[in-house]
Amino acid sequence: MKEYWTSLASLLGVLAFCQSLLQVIFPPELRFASLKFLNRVFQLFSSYCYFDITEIDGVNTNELYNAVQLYLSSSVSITGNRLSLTRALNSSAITCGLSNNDSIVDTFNGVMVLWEHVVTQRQAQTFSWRPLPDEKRGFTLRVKKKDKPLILDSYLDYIMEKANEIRRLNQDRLLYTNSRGGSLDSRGHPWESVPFKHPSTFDTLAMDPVKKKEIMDDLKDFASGQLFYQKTGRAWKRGYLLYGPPGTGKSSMIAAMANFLSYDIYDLELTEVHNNSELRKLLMKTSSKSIIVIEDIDCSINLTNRKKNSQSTKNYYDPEVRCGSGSVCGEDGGNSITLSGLLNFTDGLWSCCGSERIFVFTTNHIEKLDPALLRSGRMDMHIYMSYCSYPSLMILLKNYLEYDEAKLNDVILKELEEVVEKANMTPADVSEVLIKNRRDKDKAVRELLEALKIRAGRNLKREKNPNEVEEEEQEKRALESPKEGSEFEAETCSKEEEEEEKMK
Ligand SMILES: Nc1ncnc2c1ncn2[C@@H]1O[C@H](COP(=O)(O)OP(=O)(O)OP(=O)(O)O)[C@@H](O)[C@H]1O
Ligand SMILES: [Mg+2]
Repeated sequence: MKEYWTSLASLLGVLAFCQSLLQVIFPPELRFASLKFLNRVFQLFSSYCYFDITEIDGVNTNELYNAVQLYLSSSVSITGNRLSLTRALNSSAITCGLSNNDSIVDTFNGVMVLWEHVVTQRQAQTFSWRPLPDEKRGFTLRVKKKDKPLILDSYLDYIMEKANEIRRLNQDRLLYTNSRGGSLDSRGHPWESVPFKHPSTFDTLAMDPVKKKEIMDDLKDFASGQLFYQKTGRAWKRGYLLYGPPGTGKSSMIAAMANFLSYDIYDLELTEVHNNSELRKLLMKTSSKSIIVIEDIDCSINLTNRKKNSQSTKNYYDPEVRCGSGSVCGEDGGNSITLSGLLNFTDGLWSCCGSERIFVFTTNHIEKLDPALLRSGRMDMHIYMSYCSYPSLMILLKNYLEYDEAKLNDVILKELEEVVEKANMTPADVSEVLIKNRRDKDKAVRELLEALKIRAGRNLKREKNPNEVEEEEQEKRALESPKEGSEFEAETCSKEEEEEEKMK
């Protein structure tokens, strides 16, 4: 066996020698033909095959070249000694690349391959439709002949997928809005975008840690669930309904979700959409790996339809409920969107025109929403964003004051624990007290405790004598705003109220 390898090596050596000899002896025309012949012989004996991926394919940029460059950037940054660094447009991240004529080994499914970045000087250009760069760049992939099918079947697809992922992660995320009221931009897009820089994360979000973990796991399962969704024949999308009083973190949760998954956000302003087909067009122009948000859904949907629906007993199978009264199912024909339009938007055939999309609706009044909108498949997870609980309070104290349970006095901790559940104070109100006093941390805790006690006392009074408190609050609401009151508004304590309580 050893002899066989020795003779093969010497044969290859001879071939290489002949190759260089030919370059010297033969005239150019003959040299080319003989080189081709020798290469064939060489490749016949070699156990490797080679793939060339050039940067420019004819006159077009080769997508695969860019993908390989990005894909290799992750391994190159770890192993390479000499790296080329680039920063793409719309990106705040720097990408490492393989330097000119450098090579790197990669493994895929246990198969080892070698990548070489080949850069040569381009010969003088005769004529081209577009000016080409002076350098001719490309990657050469060397694989064992026996591994060729694997490489062609899955490795290159894997590279494309990974490269897209890296590109997405490197790029700043975007927040899209349709606030232009249906008009299109110069490229025919109905969405306008700005870089999305909201700092809210699941770490900064104050909520029950068990519930938080459940949501994070659900998001993770969703993002990695392509095969599952394919296997079960479901569209790769998921709906979350966030409900609860104002200031409990619904919008912050959406930002945290987007930051967690690195998804773009499409903030859909329903009042700017004129009809169902416009809604559908907007949906078609959203990209995958995005969160489509409709905030305060109860305030934005066509209330004339909804009010009529709510007069009858709500039943999902009732055609009036499904289509919105006075409209033909699936299309309204008028200039306002109907419930059916919205249902189709989230769950109809069109909702699957992209993939990996999350729908998030928020509301302060879940009871006002139509049952059809709430069913599983549309809104798969209903998340109640609650008033500040003790665990949430601890998160806020840690985030705002860098106080944890160990740093706080036991007596204060006990008082906080007792009073926080009774106070029904929103995380927004708690944050406000902490921000206001953040230079004096002890004062911040004292004031917070005070505020919580006032709220708890008021709530207790309401429990004992609901009518008296209700009347007082109704009077106040009437003075403050002529609008219809809500249970949450009733519970939100105004600054004057607090002052009054303090005076007592
Ligand atoms: N759960 C929370 N965790 C951390 N911060 C919170 C939380 N809830 C509210 N906040 C703070 O309060 C501010 C307002 O919260 P946010 O806008 O998320 O509330 P919301 O529930 O969306 O209110 P609305 O119903 O009025 O839209 C945020 O900027 C954030 O700083
Ligand atoms: Mg909000």
